[in-house]
Amino acid sequence: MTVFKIQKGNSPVILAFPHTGTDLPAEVWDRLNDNGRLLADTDWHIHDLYAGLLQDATTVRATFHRYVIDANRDPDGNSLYPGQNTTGLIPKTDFDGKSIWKEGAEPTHTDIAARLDAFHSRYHTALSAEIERVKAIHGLAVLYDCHSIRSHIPFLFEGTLPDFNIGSNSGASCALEFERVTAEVAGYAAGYTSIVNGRFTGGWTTRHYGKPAEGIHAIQMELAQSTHLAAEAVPFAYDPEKAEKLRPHLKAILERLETVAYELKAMGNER
Ligand SMILES: N=CN[C@@H](CCC(=O)O)C(=O)O
Repeated sequence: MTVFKIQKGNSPVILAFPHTGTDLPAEVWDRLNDNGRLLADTDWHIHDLYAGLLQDATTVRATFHRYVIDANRDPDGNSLYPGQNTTGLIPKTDFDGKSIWKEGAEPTHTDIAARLDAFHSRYHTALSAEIERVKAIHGLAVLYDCHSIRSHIPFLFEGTLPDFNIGSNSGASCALEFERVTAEVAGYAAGYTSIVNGRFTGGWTTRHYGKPAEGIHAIQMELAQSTHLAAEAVPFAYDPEKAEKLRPHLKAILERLETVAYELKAMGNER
């Protein structure tokens, strides 16, 4: 089974897609219950939504599903939000808190170790290599982690999620200018709502790689799926009309991030 797909580019911006994959080995699929088999927590179609938006950008996309192992969780198993409802390294439940495994077929410690080796670490080895390659070209790299989620999930958050949820680990994962331009474009996008470091401050990818002092700037974009899906329910169909309205704003965000990267590069990466 392929674990990831890479498209190499020379832009300072790298797009990562840890949750768009829908591949599951047969032995994992066999252990999922009917609810798990809906794969409801997929970041549906997100790689299509971003396709071709920034010329010469590198993309790294996990092709395995997050129910195999979650590429946006700490491999040590630490919770993303200790004390709050969230999902883990190999999730036990979906985002609604409902079990996804058949009784007695829940993943074991041995499964976790095997899937860390076969999936999680292979995806991150590839992503790290791309970050280092791009950083070698420009002296810095901007990692933009692409996500989407249903806008109503009472188990995870109250009310309705804004459309653009920008996460910078509360300002720690990138130079402020990257967060600022992202928030500015999202804030001016007519008909859309946005927030910075609201319910989604950035997952393990953003927190782990975002080291602005070392020239690695990470920012996460969590889009409400209502912005580009026909409905936030099975079959989670892509809505081309909604997507075509949204894509210019995403393109503007990526282009502004790239401009800031080139400005920082010209200044010798002084923040
Ligand atoms: N669609 C996915 N969402 C991310 C959010 C990470 C965060 O809490 O910021 C996830 O679960 O990994």
